[in-house]
Amino acid sequence: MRVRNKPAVLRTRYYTLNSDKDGYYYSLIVCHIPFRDENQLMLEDETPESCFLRRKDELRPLLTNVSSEDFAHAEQVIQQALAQATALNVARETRCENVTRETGFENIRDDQIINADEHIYQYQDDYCEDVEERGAMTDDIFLNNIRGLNIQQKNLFQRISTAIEKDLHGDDEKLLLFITGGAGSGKSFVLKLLVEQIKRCYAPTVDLLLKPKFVEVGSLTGVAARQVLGKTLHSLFSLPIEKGNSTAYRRLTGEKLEQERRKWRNISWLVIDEVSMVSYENLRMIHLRLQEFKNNDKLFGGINIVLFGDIMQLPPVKGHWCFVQPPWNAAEVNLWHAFSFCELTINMRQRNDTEFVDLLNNLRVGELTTSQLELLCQRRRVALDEEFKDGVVVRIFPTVKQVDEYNNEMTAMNSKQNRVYTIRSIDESREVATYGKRPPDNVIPKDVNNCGGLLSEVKLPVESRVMLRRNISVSDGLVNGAMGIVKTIKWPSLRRDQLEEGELPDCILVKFDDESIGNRLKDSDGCVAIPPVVATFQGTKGYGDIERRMLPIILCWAVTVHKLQGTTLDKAVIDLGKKVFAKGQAYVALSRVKTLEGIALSDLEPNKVLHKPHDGRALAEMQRLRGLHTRD
Ligand SMILES: Nc1ncnc2c1ncn2[C@@H]1O[C@H](COP(=O)(O)OP(=O)(O)OP(=O)(O)O)[C@@H](O)[C@H]1O
Repeated sequence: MRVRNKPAVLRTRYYTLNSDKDGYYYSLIVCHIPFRDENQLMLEDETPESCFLRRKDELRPLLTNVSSEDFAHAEQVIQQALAQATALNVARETRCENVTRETGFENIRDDQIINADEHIYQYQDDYCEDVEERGAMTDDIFLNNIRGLNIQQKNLFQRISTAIEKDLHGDDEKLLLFITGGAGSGKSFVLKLLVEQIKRCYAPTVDLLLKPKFVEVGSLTGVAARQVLGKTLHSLFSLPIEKGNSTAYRRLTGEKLEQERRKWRNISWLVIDEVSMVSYENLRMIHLRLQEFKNNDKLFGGINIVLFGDIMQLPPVKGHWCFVQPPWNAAEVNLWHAFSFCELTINMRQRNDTEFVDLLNNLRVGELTTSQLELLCQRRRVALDEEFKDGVVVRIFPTVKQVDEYNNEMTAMNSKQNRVYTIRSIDESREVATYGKRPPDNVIPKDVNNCGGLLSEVKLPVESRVMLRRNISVSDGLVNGAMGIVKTIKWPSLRRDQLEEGELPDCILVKFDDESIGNRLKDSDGCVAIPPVVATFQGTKGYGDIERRMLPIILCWAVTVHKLQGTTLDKAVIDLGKKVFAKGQAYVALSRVKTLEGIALSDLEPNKVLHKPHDGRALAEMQRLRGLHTRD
């Protein structure tokens, strides 16, 4: 073998995917796969794109005498091009599939389904921090999830992928799409895959050294935002806290505006989850903010908007439904009417319990039958012991007051046997001038969701029921939302007790409800050690960054229905008594649980499920949208 000693320059033109797709992939192959004979790089009947994917394991930076940063950069360019090619390819694959199957998921075994959450949760779940920084899904998980989509989800995935491709090719037409479906139809599941698809497809279009962002994900409440690793809409768009019917809109100015414009420069997609809770007023403010960020007067600043949600679920707490334009805005363009519509109708959460699916579908539209009411009454008669005993399973209440009362009651009951420890977070300034100091109380945000999801104080006896607020180990099931019981509190220096009130323990040992959780980290008693974690968040009044160290838990003997919108549970004791106050609340509460057997009702007021449990305007709007859709 002759080794070439003289360096040679490999010449290839600069192509982009849009300018010349074949040239683009061919130049990547030539630059990153060693060859003796260029004619043998590709097989006779293959395209440069399929050759690029076929030989993906051979691709590497063919650079010598370069810095390690340049080498790493070249490696990343290859990985991004590969991720993009895989994404575009899988979208084409779903397009070509036989779409005549009825439901589309009957051939898939449960053990073949890899939950989209699983991968995403591998990354430290620093709420409101930069999700883009957390890397991408592995190809295996991404492809398996897409292949596991049911037929409706696949069609939707394909529809958006087509819009992505068009957008990449500079098409002016933007996608404004409202995706709906009953609780458990897999909206959030698809959302995560779409976000991944967007990131993959756009990543090679801008130099990665600029750390560009292409998509933002938002939701109204912190918990819903957490479910999809997004941010709250209030933080994303600096929305004012709604008071009364005020629609006053304050434009951003100066450095803040410049900062936002830089942030949004490459963003061409906004995805909003649980849109039923977003008011029309908020939607309008988002539209105006985006015009400011993008510095134009196009609808939503001329970017693609995908809304996910079910208007038969919970309405906005303040303001009008997202589909009701307030009279004082009537002269403006109706933003809601600009959206096209897509509906998912296959229930993926309760798919193994058809009787329950029917009950939920009827409850959703206020058509519960007598036999379905009888099924609920049976769940009311279930004894609240054993698997449904106090403390063993989470209680769901309609109001915050009921939740607080129940949590306090349980802590008080628990305190008869176990000492109640007050545990406080350690907060330190991360600003240069005050570094390491404890920030004044009045600059610490009141809402825990603006503090990285970490509480400032918790009263914790052992045997408390808690919920994890961070992902510790995804593959082991230790994810945000996992619930269990605190069995031991471990204090620093192997001390048996807390040294002074407020002291933060080394860790707590938690026994999780789901026995499969924490298998790899469990001790001999089946408990998993949960140590304090760190979150950095912004102080109020312009204080700057604050770092908080705290146990990543909240007490969760009970939670409100509103907190749970968007989540999935195995078991729950639900209160559907007189305090049910919102339309859709009974439906949202019941639909969190996978099976009817997993539900016990601590109270049931038949009127709340029989007499208009849904909002008539929401139903009328669904019918209008379906009508438009069939006419399309
Ligand atoms: N194609 C799929 N394959 C496997 N599991 C799926 C699929 N689609 C959805 N799921 C699972 O079904 C459950 C419900 O899905 P998801 O939470 O996305 O529904 P949703 O429509 O967002 O519900 P909600 O309106 O209540 O928020 C989740 O556990 C999710 O992981």
